[in-house]
Amino acid sequence: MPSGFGDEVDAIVRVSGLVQGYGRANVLAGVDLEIGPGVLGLLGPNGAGKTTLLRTLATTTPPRSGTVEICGTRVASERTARKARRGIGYLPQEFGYLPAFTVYDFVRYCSWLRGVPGRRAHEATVNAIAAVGLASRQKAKMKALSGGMLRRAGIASAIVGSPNLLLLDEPTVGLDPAQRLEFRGLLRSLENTAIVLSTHLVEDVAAICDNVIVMSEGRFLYYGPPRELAGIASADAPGDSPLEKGYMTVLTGNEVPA
Ligand SMILES: Nc1ncnc2c1ncn2[C@@H]1O[C@H](COP(=O)(O)OP(=O)(O)OP(=O)(O)O)[C@@H](O)[C@H]1O
Repeated sequence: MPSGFGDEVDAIVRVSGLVQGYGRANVLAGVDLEIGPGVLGLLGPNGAGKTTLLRTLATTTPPRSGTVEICGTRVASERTARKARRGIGYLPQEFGYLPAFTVYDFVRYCSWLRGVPGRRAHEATVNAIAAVGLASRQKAKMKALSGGMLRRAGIASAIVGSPNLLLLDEPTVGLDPAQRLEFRGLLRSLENTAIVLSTHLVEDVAAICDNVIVMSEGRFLYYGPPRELAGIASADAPGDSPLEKGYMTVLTGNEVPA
């Protein structure tokens, strides 16, 4: 079972035999995974199942079979899902908001949804907004934000209240290069948090992920540190960096036998 941390650290997520899908099709066919503190990247082509895995960990979609345990809570019913959600920050690829809400209202509302106690909500909201560099825009209406600012407000809504598990679906889309660097710094500063990050940007994985999973067609083709993925790159694989070459090597099934 993929596990990127020592036995002495409790897993924040434990997934066993997870089957998930839509309609008649299964997307994930028996996934096992343990996730501890640190940043785990999900790489894979369109349709690989990254969002489906994140949605399931976010408890928005119950598993078809198998078990999902978050912070010691086995998610098996709406009641247990609600309990687990208190420890989960989730930024979907496209997130909903009321255009007339200010940034502050939006993040505070998300803190309420996640059950952050009322006495902590104001401070948690202000801290989350400051962490994404939007302090000067907290009174701005959501509808008045640029695409990158909107994404940062979304990140603030996911980190408010310091969740144990942070699920981010392509969080750097729309961020300019300086904002992406700041975002990386923000993730590095979140200690004792399990962060799962879906992305198409191999350089984000190289810069911030402790471990990476390469997914294709709902299966894990690789799990381990990015530097080891770079290390198994075949010389003739396409790509501009060792990690890109390692990714393409795994994806096309051309690993050099150990
Ligand atoms: N709501 C849905 N209803 C039906 N099929 C879906 C739904 N969401 C995803 N799928 C299908 O499930 C499979 C996995 O999709 P998923 O969005 O998890 O992939 P992904 O790796 O996140 O892709 P991308 O990189 O394009 O975001 C795809 O075949 C997709 O068409």
